[in-house]
Amino acid sequence: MLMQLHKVHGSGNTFYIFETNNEESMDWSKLGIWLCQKDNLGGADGLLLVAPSKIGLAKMRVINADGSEASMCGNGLRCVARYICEKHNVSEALIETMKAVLKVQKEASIFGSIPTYSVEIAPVSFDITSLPMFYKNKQQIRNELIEEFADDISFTAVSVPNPHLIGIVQSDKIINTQHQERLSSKLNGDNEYCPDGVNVSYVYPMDEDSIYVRTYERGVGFTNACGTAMTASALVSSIEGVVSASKVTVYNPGGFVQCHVQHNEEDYVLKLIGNATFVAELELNTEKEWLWQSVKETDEQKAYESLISYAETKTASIYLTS
Ligand SMILES: N[C@@H](CCC[C@H](N)C(=O)O)C(=O)O
Repeated sequence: MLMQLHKVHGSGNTFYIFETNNEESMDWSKLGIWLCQKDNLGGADGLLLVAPSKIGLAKMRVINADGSEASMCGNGLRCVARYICEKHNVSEALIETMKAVLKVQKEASIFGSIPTYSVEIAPVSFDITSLPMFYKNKQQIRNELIEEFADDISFTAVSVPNPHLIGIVQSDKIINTQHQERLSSKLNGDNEYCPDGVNVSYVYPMDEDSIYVRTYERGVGFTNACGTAMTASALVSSIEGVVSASKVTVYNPGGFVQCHVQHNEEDYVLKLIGNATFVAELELNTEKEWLWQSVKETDEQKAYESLISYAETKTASIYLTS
């Protein structure tokens, strides 16, 4: 069989898109692990399956690099939004995900002529059992020091609906990646707090309408960007008064996105806006062992690189310790 795939990225968070009419036709976990290996065309963060839906224009399923399945992926949904909108020649659509049917929309470009899409991020819950997470019989963890995790970082646990632990980092403009890696490895291994693992983000406040976010993704590891994490970080930053604007620019190691955040008591309206870049079209021959039959790069990545250099200039004063 010859499979047609697209290699895409949202903010440097890289995926393969594959459309199927038969969700039972293959072991997607095995395919996801194979596609995401670093020595296979540079690897990727996940596989996005596009399948028919009875309640939306399409369904998106998210397979992480380790083969586990995630309930949602913000950067991935922007890429699937573009794929579906271009296929059906529409500028907005509803796409079914594991836990919600979400609105997606073509938007004016965030930078130059880069194709840009917005996606709704929902549902939001601060009830820690929704992650699931367990800590001292608490129902919520909101901007709290947790002595078992760190002595100088305040954490919030939130599901959107995939699970996130968001830490606001204040000290000396440093995001300590070693500390983040140690904590993330602990919470994504056999542990008493997050039995299904968790996406861990450290947030550095930049100014009244921008933050920098570095994410260690469940099932992946450190990633250039995680869309749901950036949106959850913008929400937490807004609730905690770290930013005052409702339109937050979120910088990350792969570029930047915009997150629109509205909250009123327990009512949250979140929108993630950013690039949906198609890097290559590929054919995979699965007849015997899996072999790439053809790989055709587009020229979209060149345009994206100008956005990265803009983002790098903006974040030059933030440094990461390894
Ligand atoms: N990269 C994603 C999130 C992917 C899923 C995540 N690793 C999980 O297991 O929850 C995004 O852009 O939101």
